[in-house]
Amino acid sequence: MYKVIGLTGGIASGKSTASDYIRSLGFEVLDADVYARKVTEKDSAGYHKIIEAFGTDILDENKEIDRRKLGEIIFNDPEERKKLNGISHPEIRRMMNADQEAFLKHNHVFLDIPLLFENGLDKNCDITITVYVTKENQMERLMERNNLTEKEAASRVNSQMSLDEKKNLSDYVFDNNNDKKELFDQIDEFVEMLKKQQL
Ligand SMILES: CC(C)(COP(=O)(O)OP(=O)(O)OC[C@H]1O[C@@H](n2cnc3c(N)ncnc32)[C@H](O)[C@@H]1O)[C@@H](O)C(=O)NCCC(=O)NCCS
Ligand SMILES: Nc1ncnc2c1ncn2[C@@H]1O[C@H](COP(=O)(O)OP(=O)(O)OP(=O)(O)O)[C@@H](O)[C@H]1O
Repeated sequence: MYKVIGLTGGIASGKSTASDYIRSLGFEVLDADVYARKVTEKDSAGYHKIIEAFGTDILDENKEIDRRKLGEIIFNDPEERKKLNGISHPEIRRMMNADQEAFLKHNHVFLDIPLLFENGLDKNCDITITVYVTKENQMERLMERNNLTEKEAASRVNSQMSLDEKKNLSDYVFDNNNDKKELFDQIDEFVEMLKKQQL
């Protein structure tokens, strides 16, 4: 039987790095952030609902949703975050489920979902994996990748369940504190077990 494998972690912990490698091995990986971006696309149903809830101040000069502005709001206020989640999460789940069903007919499917445990989506997975880094490494990589101040990075990190907690909740852990090669070796090992149906 084909398996649904939930891949999670924290912001900038290395999920995309892991996912890209898993894809290069020939597996299907569905990325929740990609679906989330569709919800904010100009003139989609989600776009109109978001403007209704947050006002036109979050738009840029081209009437696109300014992701940095919306991020500033939702990563600094749990109530505002809840409001956005209420709009986007049902849409993300609906689109992702439809694709998952299609792919599962002929292969395993990996789901790259940052908020897997926060939203109880681990219940829909046969196996869960956390891509784990220490908070220090996470902050450092996030500040560098997104060009954020320490305060901005901390508000994003603190808007999610801690990686230590996720590590405890998941079936497997990919430790991404060292170089990428070490991460890829752990993935190779996991995939070997998956292929031999030892999981
Ligand atoms: C607020 C938005 C516009 C900021 O966009 P931005 O381009 O800066 O970030 P991006 O979408 O690439 O997300 C980066 C990371 O932030 C984290 N994150 C995003 N949204 C949330 C949230 N609501 N709660 C906690 N963490 C979040 C995730 O780890 C994600 O991987 C965007 O993240 C969004 O629309 N969020 C709501 C949808 C959502 O919950 N997505 C996360 C996974 S489904
Ligand atoms: N082992 C590593 N060593 C050094 N840098 C790394 C390592 N793994 C990932 N990175 C870098 O850290 C940053 C975050 O990685 P990545 O984008 O894969 O994380 P993510 O979990 O997908 O993040 P997000 O949830 O925000 O999309 C990237 O700039 C990436 O190149």
